Amino acid sequence: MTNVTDPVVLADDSVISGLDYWRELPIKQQPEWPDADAVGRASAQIASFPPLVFAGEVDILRERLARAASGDAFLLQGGDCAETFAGATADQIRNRVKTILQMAVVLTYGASMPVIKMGRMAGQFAKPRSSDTETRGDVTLPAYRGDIVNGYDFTPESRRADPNRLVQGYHMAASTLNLIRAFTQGGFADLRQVHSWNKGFAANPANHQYEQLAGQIDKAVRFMEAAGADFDELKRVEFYTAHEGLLMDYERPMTRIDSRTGTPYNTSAHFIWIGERTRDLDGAHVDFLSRVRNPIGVKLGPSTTPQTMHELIEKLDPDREPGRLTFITRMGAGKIRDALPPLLEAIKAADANPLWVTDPMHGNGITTPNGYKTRRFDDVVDEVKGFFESHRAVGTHPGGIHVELTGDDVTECLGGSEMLDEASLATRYESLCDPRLNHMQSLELAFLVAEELGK
Ligand SMILES: O=C[C@H](O)[C@H](O)COP(=O)(O)O
Ligand SMILES: C=C(OP(=O)(O)O)C(=O)O
Repeated sequence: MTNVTDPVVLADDSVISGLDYWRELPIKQQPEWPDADAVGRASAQIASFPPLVFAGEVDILRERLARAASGDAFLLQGGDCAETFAGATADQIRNRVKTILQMAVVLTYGASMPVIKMGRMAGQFAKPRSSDTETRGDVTLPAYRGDIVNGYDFTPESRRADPNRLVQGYHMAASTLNLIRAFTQGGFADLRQVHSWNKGFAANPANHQYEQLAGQIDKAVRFMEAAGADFDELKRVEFYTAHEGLLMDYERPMTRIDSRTGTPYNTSAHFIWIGERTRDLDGAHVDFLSRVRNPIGVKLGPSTTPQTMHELIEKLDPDREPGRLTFITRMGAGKIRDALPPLLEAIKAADANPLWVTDPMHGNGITTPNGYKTRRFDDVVDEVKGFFESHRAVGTHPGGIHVELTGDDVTECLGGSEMLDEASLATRYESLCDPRLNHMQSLELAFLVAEELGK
């Protein structure tokens, strides 16, 4: 593992810390901050704040992910496309946590293996965009890049990148994480509450199916309790946080040297991924994240070649450390059955064992004639099936799923057993970026994945 203490000598013979070498490299998807000094002050302030996660937790997660890579556990990653500051409310956070807990129960029961629970939460505030600008009528403004950069309102003031948002982002992440920790450590996530997580959601077929499963779990738990089992361990569940490591003016100051080991950890989340748009081998993001100890994910789109995959492994996981590297494939339903198998064949012949996760959302975006960005639930399901089929055919482990979801009853993705159609998208479309599965669609997907895992 490259260490922060490894200095880098630049062309002019000056020497910098490896952790800052990214500053010398091409970088994509950063905002145009109008005031560089203000950004420097915001980053310095963030650097002085306490870490959000602890290095020891990150190490435990790496071990858990290593088990998933070997086929002995399954990773569930879910949450908003773009978290918003206004959405960091108790109700919305609780609904998302409940939805992830419910999905995890369905998966654990179906697959009979541990499920690692991870939220795209407490830091998923920055977004890469296809275009730097957005045009409405004859007005063109900077694109919305997430609440940690600028506002969504379509006015010049709102769309101007504001460094104060970096500091606000830290505080929003801290309060979200605080509530997540309270829910998952304070008894709310106790398996004996399996029924209560289903309460408060609109009745629908997936809820009903879940209720039946919860009944069976309840019965088993009561039987074991009567037989004298001690269920104190069930009171607390491990819940990890993740986001795209995109905005360097936030990620860099959140990276600290662990006092135990003297190595750098990005303390803004347990798991950080590099997006499809910023995974250039010689770019800033890959270099920076190659130097931190967190488990790292990389999104792989349909054009990824085995050669690129090998180079990413070499750069990000030179020591082939178990649990270090996760490939999150987002190929699209129509492409996954052609694009994924060659990568899996290549990995079988290599000396690496990354964790393979499917993101069935990002390759399946469409825009409706009435202007909504959406995804068809059937395409999401089809990509998940293609993921499992490909792994079964090659003999590798399908190790997890990565979805954009919310616990709220939004209408953003088409289909599902509620059969949401184009007209209903207007009813409750709340995402500020990409469409998320609603509570029911998320549960439905979990049942489907459990079925695939059970095969
Ligand atoms: O979430 C992913 C990306 O940020 C998103 O798909 C980009 O969307 P855009 O094409 O509207 O910019
Ligand atoms: C931008 C994202 O994905 P991708 O990099 O795969 O497009 C995301 O997951 O928010």
